[in-house]
Amino acid sequence: MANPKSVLPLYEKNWYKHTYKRVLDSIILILLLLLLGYRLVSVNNYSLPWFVAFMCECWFTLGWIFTMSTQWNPALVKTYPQRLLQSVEELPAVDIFVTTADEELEPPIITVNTVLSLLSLDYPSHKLSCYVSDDACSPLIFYALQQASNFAKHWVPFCKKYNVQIRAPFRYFNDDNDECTTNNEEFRQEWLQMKDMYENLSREIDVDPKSIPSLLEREFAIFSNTNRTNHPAIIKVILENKEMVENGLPHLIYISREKRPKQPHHFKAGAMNVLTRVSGLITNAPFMLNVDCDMFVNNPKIVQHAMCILLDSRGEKEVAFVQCPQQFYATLKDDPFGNQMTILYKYLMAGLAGLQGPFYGGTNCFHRRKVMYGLSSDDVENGSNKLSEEELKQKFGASNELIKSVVHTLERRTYSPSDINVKKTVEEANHVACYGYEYGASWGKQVGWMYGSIAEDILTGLTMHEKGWRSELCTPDPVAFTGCVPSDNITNMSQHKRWVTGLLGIFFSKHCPIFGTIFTKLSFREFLAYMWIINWGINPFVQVCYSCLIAYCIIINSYFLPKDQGIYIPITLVVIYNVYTLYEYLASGLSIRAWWNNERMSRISPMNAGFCGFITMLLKLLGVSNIVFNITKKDLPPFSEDTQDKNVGRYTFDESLVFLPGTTILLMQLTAIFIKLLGFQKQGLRGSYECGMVEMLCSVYLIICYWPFLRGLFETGKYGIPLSTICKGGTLTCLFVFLCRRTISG
Ligand SMILES: O=c1ccn([C@@H]2O[C@H](COP(=O)(O)OP(=O)(O)O[C@H]3O[C@H](CO)[C@@H](O)[C@H](O)[C@H]3O)[C@@H](O)[C@H]2O)c(=O)[nH]1
Ligand SMILES: [Mn+2]
Repeated sequence: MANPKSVLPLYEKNWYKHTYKRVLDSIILILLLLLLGYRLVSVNNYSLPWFVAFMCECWFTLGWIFTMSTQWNPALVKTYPQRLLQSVEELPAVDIFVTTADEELEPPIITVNTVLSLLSLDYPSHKLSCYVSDDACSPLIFYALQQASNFAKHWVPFCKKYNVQIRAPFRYFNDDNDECTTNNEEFRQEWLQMKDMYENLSREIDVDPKSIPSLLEREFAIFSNTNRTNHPAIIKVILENKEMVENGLPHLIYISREKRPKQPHHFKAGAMNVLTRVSGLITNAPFMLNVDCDMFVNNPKIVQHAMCILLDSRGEKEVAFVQCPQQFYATLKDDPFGNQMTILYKYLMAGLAGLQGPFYGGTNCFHRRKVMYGLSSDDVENGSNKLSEEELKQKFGASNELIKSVVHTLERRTYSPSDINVKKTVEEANHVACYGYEYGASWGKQVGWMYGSIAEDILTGLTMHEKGWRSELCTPDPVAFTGCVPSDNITNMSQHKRWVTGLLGIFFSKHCPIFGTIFTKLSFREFLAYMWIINWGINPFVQVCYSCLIAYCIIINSYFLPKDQGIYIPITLVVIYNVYTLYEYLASGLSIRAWWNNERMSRISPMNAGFCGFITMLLKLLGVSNIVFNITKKDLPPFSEDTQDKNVGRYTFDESLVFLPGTTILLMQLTAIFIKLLGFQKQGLRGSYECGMVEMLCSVYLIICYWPFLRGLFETGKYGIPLSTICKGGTLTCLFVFLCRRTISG
């Protein structure tokens, strides 16, 4: 592999300074601390609202420290693929994993495009194998992949011949049709032919999943009498590069792991572990790339870039995984749902790159197989990773063949192409894809993708950082992968809620980063970074408290903000914070609208989805409810700008409880303002306790943030908040007002 003689590093990391950012971050921190200090010393103001505000602001300050620390030392990673090609004799093999789990929420055409883009990567084909996990056990997905493999036989050579940049056909043919107007007649002909073939392919696989029984013949017979929760393991080799030729096609293998009713399958983490075992038997590549079904390759050289880091002499010893950022295509203008995370990625990922490394994000990530098998960085350094036969079986399960491949991996030997016999290993692969295989073994606990949280990505990355590994960010130009972002706020909310539940799951588990930094090798700053993301789960509760506090003060005619000169502290804070975030948006070429949409969503998402996720986690801790992984719906984007109707980006609502907290908060603010304006406030306990202008302004600010909800109160259909939600919100509001009044009359 890496040639020790090569002196030039294959990648470099450069730290840089955002001086203005550091200054502003510090000013904000100082103001927050001043506010806390002010609250402590002004003994005259001590009251319940004062205390609640103090507690909430303590948490906001802590949250700010997490953010600040995470972004303080940004770094940029530069990779040198040219040097890589000069210094290694042979590029290593890479097993690619794609997961899909629902043929309706994840239309097969999306998966097919992702797979096509992977098959045509600029990397020796015989070194790549693509494993697709189908948790839906859908003959349609299998059928679509088969059809796609036929198309790939033409598509891959075409892409390589003409060095096509975007190798997911739906994006390639969607781009301006300039390319076919070239003078190159040969290219033009082939281009037209390809486009035609692709259109055929999309037509062929665009069938109603329910009409599939007609497909249930021949090799599809195995799908008869199956459903997604009850079926045996199905493994099918769709493409096999038998001669192992460099410019052939990679292996393409379909896997649907066994599922039985009531048997836990651990969602995506379970699927990833099956992929790891099956690929371990068949090709056992030392590196694994994993992508979600919607994340297609946008930069065909990405594997080479990632290998620069993984094969670099320093990287080999230190880096467990290489994460490429998640970016999205065909995004809505001005980010109406605040989920494109442009700014977040820009500062956060760079910040993480300067610490122990970016989080594992579940997709677009290259893993080292031996690290997945539980090796720590010390093991690698001291070579102290010899396990006995017994221990191996205990950890990895009872398959002798798998154990052999694990030993290969741990001893850093790789399969030579002649060892690989795809067809022969499929039988054994069926065995390791059974749900019972993991009984008593360490999958999900010490090896593989970790179980116990539906944010399996963050958890798995965290356990690697705890073992002393680092991770690196890989940001070649053009960006490596792009995928779908939810195009409506209902999907957005359910995704956000899942993240919150998953993150809190980590916080309340034995993998809590607090223990991590005390007892393991998780660095302190990396711990703060993990706390930053886990705070997505805690912050919603604090935000809801603060919002209630505002309404409470207005209703009982009290105050929680300073009444004297002290008021300038929060005012300065708010002004500086907003000017500063606005500047960040404008400096990144985004619009004021995009800034405002994101500001507004950072009130709406946490208080609705986040708060529901928080409650779900509480119920889970109390043993009342179970947590499931709700799959995010993926849409093909509308193909040209003008087909977008004007309602794109408008808020839609459904009966889901996720909109209840927001509706209630809005009704509470409205009620509070009415009570104030109509003079229904009771007198406070003391005359000086009067609610001031600033409390009113806070309430008005919240109402402006919740404008889409306010509109939703008066709309019907999917743009209106359902009556049942309004009634529930109304009841909660009445209860709240009643309780507020009790606190002063009691
Ligand atoms: O039981 C399941 C559930 C999901 N998936 C797959 O997991 C992937 C991610 O699911 P998706 O609904 O797209 O989640 P996102 O919110 O878009 O995903 C982000 O967040 C997840 C953790 O919450 C990570 O697993 C993902 O990689 C990350 O992209 C998809 O390919 C699914 O097909 C399965 O294979 N089996
Ligand atoms: Mn996704």
